[in-house]
Order: sequence, then C-alpha cells, then structure tokens
Amino acid sequence: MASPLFDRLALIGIGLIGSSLAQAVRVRGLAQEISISTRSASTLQRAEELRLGDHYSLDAAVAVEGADLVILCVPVGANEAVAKWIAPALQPGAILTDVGSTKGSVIAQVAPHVPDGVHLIPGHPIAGTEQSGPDAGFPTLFEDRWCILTPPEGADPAMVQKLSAFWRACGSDVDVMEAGHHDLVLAIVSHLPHLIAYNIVGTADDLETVTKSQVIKYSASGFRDFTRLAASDPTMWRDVCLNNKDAILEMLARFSEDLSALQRAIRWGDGDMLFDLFTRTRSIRRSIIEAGQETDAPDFGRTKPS
Ligand SMILES: NC(=O)c1ccc[n+]([C@@H]2O[C@H](COP(=O)([O-])OP(=O)(O)OC[C@H]3O[C@@H](n4cnc5c(N)ncnc54)[C@H](O)[C@@H]3O)[C@@H](O)[C@H]2O)c1
Ligand SMILES: O=C(O)C(=O)C[C@]1(C(=O)O)C=C[C@@H](O)C=C1
Repeated sequence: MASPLFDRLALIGIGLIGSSLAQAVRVRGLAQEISISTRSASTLQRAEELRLGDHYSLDAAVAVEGADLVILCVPVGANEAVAKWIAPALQPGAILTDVGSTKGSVIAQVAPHVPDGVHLIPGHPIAGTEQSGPDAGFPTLFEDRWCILTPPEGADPAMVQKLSAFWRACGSDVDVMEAGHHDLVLAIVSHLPHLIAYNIVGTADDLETVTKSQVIKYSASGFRDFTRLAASDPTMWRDVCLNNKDAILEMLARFSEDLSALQRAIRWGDGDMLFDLFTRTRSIRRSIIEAGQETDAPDFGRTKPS
C-alpha cells in the first residue's frame, strides 16, 4: 500500500465517480481520512452503509474543513454553486480539483470563488460507465485510463505534480493540457458519440413502423452498443451539453457535413467513396487495439466487476 499523499480528502458528490475514487483511495491508502458530502440525505446514508468514508455531512462546507485535497464529483452544472458554498471553509494550501467532463466551464465558474492560497487544478478522468450513484462505483475504474489535468495559467507546478501523483497512484496515466483544447478533443471523442447514441435510440423509439418489441428483439447488434451509451445519466449529459456548447456545436456541424456527404454518396451510388471511408475507419479501430488502449470487446465501456 502506498503512503498517504494527503491527510484529508473531501469528496463533494458521491455518485459513480466519487464512490470509485473513495474506494480507489481506500484500497491504495492515498489519504489518511475521507470526508464525504452530497446533496441528498438518502445518497449520503447509502455512502455510509457502503463505508465509503470516515466523515459524512450534508453541509459541503463542513466536509471540506481541514481537507488538503477537495474533489468536486458533482454534475458540471452544480460546480459553481458548490464552489461558492465551500469557498470560505477551504484550507489555505489545499488543492481544489474536480472530475467534470467539461473543463473551460470549471475555470470560468469555479475560479472566481477560489480564495487566495488555494490551488485550483481542474481534472477529468476519462473513465466511466453508463451507471450512476454510489452503488455503481468500483475501485479499479481508473486503472489504465487517462486522466487529463487542465491547470489555469499561473498554477503552481508543484501542486500539479502532486495531483498527477495522486491520479497515477489511482492507476491512471496523466496528461496536462489547456482547458479549451480538452473541450474540443472531448467534444469529438466523448460528447458527440453520446449525442449520436441519444439521437439514434430516440429516433428508433419514435418510429411508428418499428414496434418497441422489435427494437428489443433485434438489438443484439450495433444498436445495442448505442443503447448502452444512451442509458447514461440525463443530468450529467444535459450539463455537459450546456457547458461545452461551442465545441459541441462545432463538432456537430462538421459531423452533419460529413453525414451529408455520405448521404450523397449513397444516393448517387458512389461505392468508391463508401468503400474508402469504411476502409479508413476500420484501420483506426485496428490501430486503437494495436496500441493496447482497448481489447476487441463489443463496447468501449468498463463494467463494474460482479
Ligand atoms: N459517469 C461517467 O462516465 C463520468 C466519467 C468521467 C467524469 N464524469 C463527471 O463526473 C461528475 C460526476 O458524475 P457521476 O457519473 O459520478 O454522477 P452521479 O450522478 O453518479 O453522481 C453525482 C453526485 O453528485 C451529487 N450532486 C448533484 N448535484 C449536487 C449538488 N448541487 N450539490 C452536491 N451534490 C450534488 C449527487 O447526489 C451524486 O452524489 C460529472 O461532472 C461528470 O461529468 C462522469
Ligand atoms: O464508457 C462510458 O460509458 C463513458 O461514457 C465514459 C466517458 C467516455 O465518453 O469515454 C463518458 C464521459 C466522461 O467524461 C468520460 C468517460
């Protein structure tokens, strides 16, 4: 077991990501104590039943008292309100970070409330599932996954190193990049795929000629992979769309143009165009597998071990 990197970790929000972090930190001994706060009493009680922490409070300001690492694990739309709430109770010298799927929004909404002497270093583990809530968490979620840190200009490099060491100790590889760049990259590799999944499953559901029973019956195909993503948490994804609006709209525009080109190729019987595209995309999947980033499994998700 590693020696504790932090004395007291405060987790605000204890769903899939907060719960997985609590368990990873516990298993690996990365903090002396864990303090947990979340919005609803029933979720907090469940966290206590699962023994995810040492201290529990419905008051986020109480939970962050004395913490040298504070991690916001709430939907990105809740970050600003939480930051305002905890700001007066943050300990000087503490690292304040988050796990949100959008990063420019965190700097815009959280940074103005962070007191002098507290180090804001936003983060994003590229690891998750379509499940939510404390029961969905598991300690190996972050292993062999990337975690991206987006320190604002002027961030203390020693604190960035310390947070990187924390994520590495959780089993992740760490990359540091500018928040705007993160948001563009994630818009295409994560946000757009989720929107496509929500859209295709919604369209299938709307089709009057295809009954729901047929959708279920024949979904042991590519459609099933879309249904997994489309089962992801509605609050989380609403907030992602609203907080990465520009990058998502940019990627949707590019996507729609390329889809129109595909539509045109089908209409005009341009088999060469279709074949060339499908060949190019097949090689991308193969290079991801060769790089060891994915097994040849039917979906890209990581499931909680049973
Ligand atoms: N689910 C994923 O695959 C995934 C992966 C990486 C990052 N993320 C990011 O992690 C964050 C948490 O996602 P999750 O999947 O753990 O969600 P979740 O729904 O499982 O958990 C969210 C938690 O936040 C709490 N919460 C909500 N609003 C709150 C508020 N105003 N104050 C205090 N607590 C509040 C909820 O009670 C719950 O405990 C999000 O920002 C999301 O973008 C999610
Ligand atoms: O595998 C999944 O279920 C996920 O959606 C995880 C996923 C992703 O798109 O890769 C989703 C959102 C996060 O911000 C990070 C990871």
